[in-house]
Amino acid sequence: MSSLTLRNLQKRFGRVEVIRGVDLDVADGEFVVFVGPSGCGKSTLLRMISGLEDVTDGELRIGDRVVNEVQPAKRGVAMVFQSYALYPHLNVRDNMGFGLKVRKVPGPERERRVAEAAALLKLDALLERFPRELSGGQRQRVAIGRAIVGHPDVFLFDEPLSNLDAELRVHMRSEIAALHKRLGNTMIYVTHDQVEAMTLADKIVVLRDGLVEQVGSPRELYERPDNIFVAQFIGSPKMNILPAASAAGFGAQPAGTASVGIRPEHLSIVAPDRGQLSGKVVITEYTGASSLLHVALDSGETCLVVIDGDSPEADARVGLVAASKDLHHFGADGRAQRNLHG
Ligand SMILES: Nc1ncnc2c1ncn2[C@@H]1O[C@H](COP(=O)(O)OP(=O)(O)OP(=O)(O)O)[C@@H](O)[C@H]1O
Repeated sequence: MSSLTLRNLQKRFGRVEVIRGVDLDVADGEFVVFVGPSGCGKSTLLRMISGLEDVTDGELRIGDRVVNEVQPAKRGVAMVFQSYALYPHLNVRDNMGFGLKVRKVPGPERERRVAEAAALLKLDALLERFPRELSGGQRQRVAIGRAIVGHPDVFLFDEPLSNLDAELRVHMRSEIAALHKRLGNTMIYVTHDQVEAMTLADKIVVLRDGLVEQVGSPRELYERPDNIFVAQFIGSPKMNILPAASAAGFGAQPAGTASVGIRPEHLSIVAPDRGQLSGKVVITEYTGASSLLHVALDSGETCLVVIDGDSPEADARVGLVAASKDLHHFGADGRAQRNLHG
């Protein structure tokens, strides 16, 4: 098992700077998730850690060893890809054991490790099957098994579940969480999926344009985003951001507040004359467990509101209220103002 340390890590493809100086500490056994908009550099950063991409500048340590120049097979990492990358002509047993064979691990030891991983992943009954005879979830399990047999210090996952249907994703997500609990390895995981990030991570790293915007636990990022970008990136539907003047009805604002953020699930609907703000319902989207209302505020902005119970009709006038603890204040530079509610 291993910690990871990234210091001013940089990657250029030709003249394009893709990773522009990333500092990050990953503790031994931690589950870290990289999120960020498409093209921000999540996969590139993961591939640099794995050794599939070289490091342009900066320092990358795994444990206490600088691995910038160490070849992938000698870094003690194993990567699981979105595409599974199984060998179509090998059965499950041989797919899982292939890397060990290349590394000249003796047959009996190979058999033992494959059997151990197969038992862990409930693949015992499928060892003689070929990839084409497996479901998507089973293929992904084989890909994870192939990583496990190498006994890596660090597992790297690049959107491993994005080819699976919704139900299977949920199932595999809990299997990965259970695997982490069981093995206790350091894991780094790239995903586009908010729920995956929030449920799996000890620590989420929000990336934007090759730089880290914020690192924190899912709760820290949700409750105390450092800036508007993170505030709107974490949480779904995304946080409402209103100009300070339009949000004045919510109460006092720290000096220098330029905008106020409030999550759709933290707004409540009341009678129009009882609201801190008021407006008109434009659209209601019923999603089963809750409804999403689009409310046109009298100040001109549109606000999203999530409500559990019966939703007002479109065109109804409504009042909105929020608890002061749920308000986020941002300065003109988009950074969080911490001096009122911490
Ligand atoms: N081999 C390469 N040569 C040139 N540019 C590259 C190469 N690989 C990636 N890039 C660029 O680097 C940037 C980051 O790509 P990367 O795949 O790391 O982003 P990402 O955050 O994983 O995106 P996504 O969420 O869409 O998978 C993109 O602008 C991409 O076009």
